[in-house]
Amino acid sequence: MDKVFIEGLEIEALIGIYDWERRIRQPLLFDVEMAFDNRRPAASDDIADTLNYKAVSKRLIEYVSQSDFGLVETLAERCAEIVLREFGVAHVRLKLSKPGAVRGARAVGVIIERSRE
Ligand SMILES: Nc1nc2c(c(=O)[nH]1)N=C([C@H](O)[C@@H](O)CO)CN2
Repeated sequence: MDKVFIEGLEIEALIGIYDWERRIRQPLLFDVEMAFDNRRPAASDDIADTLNYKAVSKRLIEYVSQSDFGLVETLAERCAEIVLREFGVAHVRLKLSKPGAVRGARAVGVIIERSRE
């Protein structure tokens, strides 16, 4: 299956389980791979036939910016649900990275894969 992807989408959010994390905003990085048959937009050359990565990015920015979860697992799950439900995607792989959260690691986080039921 073809894919449409978003790589390195940086969004600041209130996220974390510690008291000091509840008082600041931290940068998060999103890598999103979405299953989509790209043959139709390739044939029509029409943006209306695409899975529009700009529209998905804007929606994730809107949602993540106002979120305030403790765990990255929770936020990743909600974001995957948005992609599946609101954009009609059948399968999504989402990597949520929290850069600098652990000293010595470039980033930590989760990778999830979800399919529409
Ligand atoms: N699996 C997880 N482990 C940890 C998380 C998390 O969201 N999922 N969060 C933290 C803290 O908030 C951490 O990011 C602060 O440095 C620790 N472990």
